[in-house]
Amino acid sequence: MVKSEIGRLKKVLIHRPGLEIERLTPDLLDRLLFDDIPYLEVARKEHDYFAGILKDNGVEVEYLEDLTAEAIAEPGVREKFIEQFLDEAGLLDEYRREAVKSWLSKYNNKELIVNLMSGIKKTEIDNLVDRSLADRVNTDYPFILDPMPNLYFTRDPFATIGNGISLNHMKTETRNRETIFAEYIFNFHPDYKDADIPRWFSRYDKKSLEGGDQLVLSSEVLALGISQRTEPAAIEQFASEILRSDQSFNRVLALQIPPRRAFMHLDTVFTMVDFDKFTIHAEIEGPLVVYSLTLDGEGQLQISKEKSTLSELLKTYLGLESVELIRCAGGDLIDGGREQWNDGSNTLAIAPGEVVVYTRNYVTNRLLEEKGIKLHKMPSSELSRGRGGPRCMSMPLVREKI
Ligand SMILES: NC(=[NH2+])NCCC[C@H](N)C(=O)O
Repeated sequence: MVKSEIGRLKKVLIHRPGLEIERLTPDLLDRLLFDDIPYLEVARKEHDYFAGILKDNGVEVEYLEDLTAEAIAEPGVREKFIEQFLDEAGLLDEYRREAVKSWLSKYNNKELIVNLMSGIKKTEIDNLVDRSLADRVNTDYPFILDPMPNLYFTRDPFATIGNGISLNHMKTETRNRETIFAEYIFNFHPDYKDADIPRWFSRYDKKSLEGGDQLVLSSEVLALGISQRTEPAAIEQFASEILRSDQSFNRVLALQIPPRRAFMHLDTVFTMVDFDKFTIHAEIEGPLVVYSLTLDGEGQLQISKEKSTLSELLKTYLGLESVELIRCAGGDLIDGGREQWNDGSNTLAIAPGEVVVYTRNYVTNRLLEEKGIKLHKMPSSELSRGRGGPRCMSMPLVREKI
């Protein structure tokens, strides 16, 4: 249950980076959405430090790889998962398919999930024969299944909103493959399969919606980013679903941000750190176009373009007397550009006024502390190469009500 961005975090889903981030090659960086090839050993230490902050502050930490392994333990589910995973990875050649399934058969469920996440190299498959000209021509491509390096950004493939989930359809093929894990967790895991958890969106939809664009500002108001990754039509569909549900949400604010890689999701330029305090990147401030999506008396979706500033909108719809927008590095073009690029605006609140941040964003961090925000700072030299911050690397499963 998640009805805010800042309620005390009680349970969270993360993924410890695996071989998938070290199997990146220079030619794959663009398609697999990374800016460099991380050093896995250090990235893991940084991620373990992140997990340590969460555990030391009373958060129950679940790992994506563990929950998925537990989900496919149900009779018949492992086989179903493998077939679907290979279909969605585009491995349709029967000979290669059988070779991969034979190779996977020796692994237990956890090892199977980790291997599929890591990608499978052709050289790993025993006795794989290049039978055709096509096989031989493709010999320079090293993978039979691509690695999935963005999995540690658990924020995006699905979002816990209210007592349901938005099981998202991702903009890019590489990330859309990731949504299978949440599908199996919520459909088959013993802790979730019978919990009657509503779905606010479907991974089988064709319009893209990503979790970095989904913020739960209060038990009544959601903020969604119209961004490089999330389409207006997907927001409209999501809003229709959740506003018509029995949830307490009565408004979706759709913020139109520049469709740039640096601002790929709303949470790279705007996050909530306290009841009345937000981080923001100065370059999206204005004039910022905001639409309100609500239901009229007959339950029909109403869309209106807001005329006020973001501060005024937040005061009005969140019922606040004042709002503090804390600009990334104080709005400085150079420092702000650098620190936003390294996710200085992408904070994870573990309680009201208490957030996890990257140590490297020291200008923004100082400003947050001056505003009375308690910081848990973590190293990120290797994790940052994937272009995500503490909020990106976490999907809250339970937050206390505020
Ligand atoms: N919620 C976020 N800001 N996620 C960041 C995801 C970064 C990832 N490399 C991508 O391009 O998708």
